[in-house]
Amino acid sequence: MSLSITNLEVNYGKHEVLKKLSINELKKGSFTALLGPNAAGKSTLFKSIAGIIKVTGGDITLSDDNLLKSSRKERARRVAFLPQSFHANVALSVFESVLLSLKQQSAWRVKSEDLDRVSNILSLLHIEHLADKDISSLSGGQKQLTAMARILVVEPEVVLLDEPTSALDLHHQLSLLELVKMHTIEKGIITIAALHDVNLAAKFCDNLEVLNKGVIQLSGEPSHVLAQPKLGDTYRVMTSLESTKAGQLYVDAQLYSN
Ligand SMILES: Nc1ncnc2c1ncn2[C@@H]1O[C@H](COP(=O)(O)OP(=O)(O)OP(=O)(O)O)[C@@H](O)[C@H]1O
Repeated sequence: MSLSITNLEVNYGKHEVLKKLSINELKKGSFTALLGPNAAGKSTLFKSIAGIIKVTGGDITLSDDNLLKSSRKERARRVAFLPQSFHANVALSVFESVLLSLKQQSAWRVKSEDLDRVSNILSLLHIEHLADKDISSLSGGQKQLTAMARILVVEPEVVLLDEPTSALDLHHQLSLLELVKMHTIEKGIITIAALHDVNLAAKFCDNLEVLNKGVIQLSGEPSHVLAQPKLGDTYRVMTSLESTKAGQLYVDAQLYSN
């Protein structure tokens, strides 16, 4: 199984946001970070893959199927999307919300395995203690973890996470990305996460795609991408590549001096 994007074009009215954007064969079990400055088009790319917005040209291929030609239901079964903001204005508990997400993809009769699956995913994300809480009463980070549980419980082929750590403290950022990485490998899925922290991306992801001005500017293994001066140009900063005592690469960034 692999996901490829070829010459993807997306416009909002006259504004061309994605301009013949291509991403080569992301393989099952791979965890890709989608990097790029604000307004680069990361959410737009995710929404195009998930089938939420229309594309004007190009192809999105998953295991030889052109996703652009598959039905909305089929697309939703195969591709799960975690949007940037998670609205929780319904009177459901965390457990019910995750169960509802699972049952949207299958027959409505709830079996004991469904309940086990929901319990397991809540435990995996360490939010089992929130199971009976009303989702509207959760903190921002707890809502983000619940949204993640709703995605992972479905076991799709492709998981798209739009800034999944934005509401999380440092501990939860690390534990969530570690969990996503393990889940991606164990379930053999393709995961892409839009992240703003290039060092977190390099720590957990095996592939980085840097999007700017509607196209992928840099692509490849973290050690390759972080070493490119073009990475700094993309963010309008100066970057230098450093290494920790443990051998972990990281980028030090400075604003341009006047
Ligand atoms: N619904 C919309 N209608 C019109 N323009 C839009 C719409 N959504 C996004 N845009 C524009 O498309 C461009 C890309 O936006 P997008 O949200 O994809 O960027 P992003 O890389 O996800 O940004 P950020 O990192 O700030 O979340 C921006 O210029 C934005 O203003």
